[in-house]
Amino acid sequence: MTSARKPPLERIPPEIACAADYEAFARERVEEGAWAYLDGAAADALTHAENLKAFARIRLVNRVLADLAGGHTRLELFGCAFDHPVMVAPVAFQKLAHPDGELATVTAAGVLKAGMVVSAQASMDMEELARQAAGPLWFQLYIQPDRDFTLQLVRRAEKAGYRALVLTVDAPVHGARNSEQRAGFSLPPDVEAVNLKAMRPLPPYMAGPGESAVFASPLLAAAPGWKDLNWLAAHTNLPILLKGILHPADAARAVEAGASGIVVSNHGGRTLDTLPAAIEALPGIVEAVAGRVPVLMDGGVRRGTDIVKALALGAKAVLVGRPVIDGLAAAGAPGVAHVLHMLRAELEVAMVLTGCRTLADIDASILWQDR
Ligand SMILES: Cc1cc2nc3c(=O)[nH]c(=O)nc-3n(C[C@H](O)[C@H](O)[C@H](O)COP(=O)(O)O)c2cc1C
Ligand SMILES: CC(C)CC(=O)C(=O)O
Repeated sequence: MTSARKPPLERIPPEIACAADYEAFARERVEEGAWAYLDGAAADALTHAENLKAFARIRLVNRVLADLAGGHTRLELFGCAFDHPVMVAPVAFQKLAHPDGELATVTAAGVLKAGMVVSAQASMDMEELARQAAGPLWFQLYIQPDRDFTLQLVRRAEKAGYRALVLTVDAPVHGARNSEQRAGFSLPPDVEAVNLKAMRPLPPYMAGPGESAVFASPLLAAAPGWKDLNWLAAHTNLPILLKGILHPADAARAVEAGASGIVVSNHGGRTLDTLPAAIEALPGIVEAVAGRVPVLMDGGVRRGTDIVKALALGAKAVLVGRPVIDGLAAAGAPGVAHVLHMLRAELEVAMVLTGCRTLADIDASILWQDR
């Protein structure tokens, strides 16, 4: 692995004109193995690429001379007021990107009035992050093999003032992270999932030749099922969003089992490669949910136009993963703030040019393909 990377930017150069421009600046500031983790996707990264391409395939149609006086991008979700529908997706181990880690991201999200989901695998203390937050935070949870420990995490999130739980359900096992393997990535000693430190580790498991590597592993034996959603819902008053839903039948079942919201997501293409683009799965989920709970989405959101497309297809808000991490790696908190600012500004431009005064005005009529 190589080190001696460039230091974070001290000022944002004019060449950075959109969120995706941060990627090149981030790449040269992150150690090679960490970059393979932060930017990587499963196997051949086909789903990750598809997340971006699917947005590009959708066409908008502009509307002219609309009355846009008093326009805004405000919304409310689960009792949280947001100025705009661009949220920070849960991303683990942010100290790999920048020494200020999640604290920088929380600070920037607060300044930009963006919602943020803190990963269960954050590299900084979840209570400290909550103390520094200037806006509502949600906590992302995996149901851990140790259910008592999972409940302790929920209690900590409640006590610290997190306003919702985002239960990630699409990663009971690790995807094929080939790029991490090739780069020889492992976590450096100063980066760890600090909030999970007290968890009882599973016994080590190494499949012998001819033995099942996955089905026989203790991780899979302890993987959560639908009954665990009922169990979790019975143990907390926080709204629970299920993240990682792509199949309409799963969305319908999630609502019936007590989910308060759905995040349509393929985990940024990091779990099962060749899953469809999240934006392509969105309409089927929206139809299955039929307005019973809010539907959010993530995966491939890089432009304000992507955001209006997602909202036009029924999402209430979008979450953004890699661009935020690129901003963090390139320039710390100001980089994250800049990414969020550009996305919001582009969203507003796209709304004006499609004749939408508020988020409620954004519907399928602004999509060329559906006309
Ligand atoms: C480096 C990295 C770490 C991630 N860690 C988590 C995590 O801890 N929990 C989770 O639910 N999703 C995690 N995700 C997935 C994101 O929440 C999100 O679904 C995805 O990044 C969205 O796609 P995008 O990167 O194209 O915006 C991670 C994504 C990345 C890139
Ligand atoms: C530690 C990982 C499971 C976090 C994650 O969700 C990811 O890297 O995509």
